[in-house]
Amino acid sequence: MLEVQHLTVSYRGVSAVEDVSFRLQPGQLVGAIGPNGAGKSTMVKAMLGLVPAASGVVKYCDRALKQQLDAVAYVPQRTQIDWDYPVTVWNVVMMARTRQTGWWREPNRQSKQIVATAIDRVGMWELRHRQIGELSGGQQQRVFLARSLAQEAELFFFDEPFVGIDKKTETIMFDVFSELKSQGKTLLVITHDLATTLIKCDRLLLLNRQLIANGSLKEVATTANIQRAYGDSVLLLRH
Ligand SMILES: Nc1ncnc2c1ncn2[C@@H]1O[C@H](COP(=O)(O)OP(=O)(O)OP(=O)(O)O)[C@@H](O)[C@H]1O
Repeated sequence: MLEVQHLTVSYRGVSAVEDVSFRLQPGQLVGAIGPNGAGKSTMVKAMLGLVPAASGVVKYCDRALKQQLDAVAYVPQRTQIDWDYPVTVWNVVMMARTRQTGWWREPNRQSKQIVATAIDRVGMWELRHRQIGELSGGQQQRVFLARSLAQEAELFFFDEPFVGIDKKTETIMFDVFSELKSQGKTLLVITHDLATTLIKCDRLLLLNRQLIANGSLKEVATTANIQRAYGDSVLLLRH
C-alpha cells in the first residue's frame, strides 16, 4: 500500500499542495482530478522527490518511497519531454532496463525480450526504429506507456496521459491499465479529461491545493465538492 501523509509543497513561500493525505491500494486505478494549477503534478513530483516537500511523509510498504524508486514507473506530461532528442522508440523503452543493464553494457536477452513485448503490447512494433520526434501524440504516449511496462514496476504514475491522443491509443491505454490492475499494480493517473476517466477510475482524488474529496465517483462528484474545487463557473455548465 502507498501512503501519503500530510504532504505540503511550496514554491517560493506559496503553497501548491497543502496537507494532503491519502492511501492507494494495489489493484486500483485512481484518478487525480482538479482544475489547472490545482497542484496535481506537484503532488506527484513531490511524492517521487523530484520537487522538495516542505513537510509530509510518503511510504510504500511501510518504507520511504524515495528509497525504492525502482518500484515506480512515472510518465510525465508530454510537454516535459524533449521530443527533438535523437532517440528511437526501441531505445526509449530500453531506458527502462537501465537499472538491470547499467548504462554501458549491452542489454541481455531477457531485457530485449521484455522491451520487445512492451513495444508490441502498445502496437508500436512496426515503428520501433523511428525517432520519437517523428511520431504522433498518441504514438509518443504509447512509447512511454511501453517504457513504463518494461520497467516492471509496482506503482504507475501517469501525468495527463490522455492529452492529444487518438481513440486507438486511448483504448490501448485503458486495456493496459486493466491488465496492470489485475496484476495487483497500483495506478495513479492525473487528468483533467473528466468524461472518459471518471467512469473508469476505481477511486478519485479531487484536489485544489488541498485534498477536497477522496472516494468513489458518487462520493466525490457532489455539487459541494465540485464547487469547492472548480468554483461557481462549472456549476453554470451543468445547467
Ligand atoms: N517549478 C515551479 N515553480 C514555481 N511555481 C510552480 C512550479 N511548478 C508549478 N508551480 C505552480 O504551482 C501550482 C500548481 O501547479 P501544478 O502544475 O502542480 O498544478 P496541476 O494541477 O498539475 O496543473 P496543470 O493541470 O495545469 O498542470 C501552480 O500555481 C503553478 O503555477
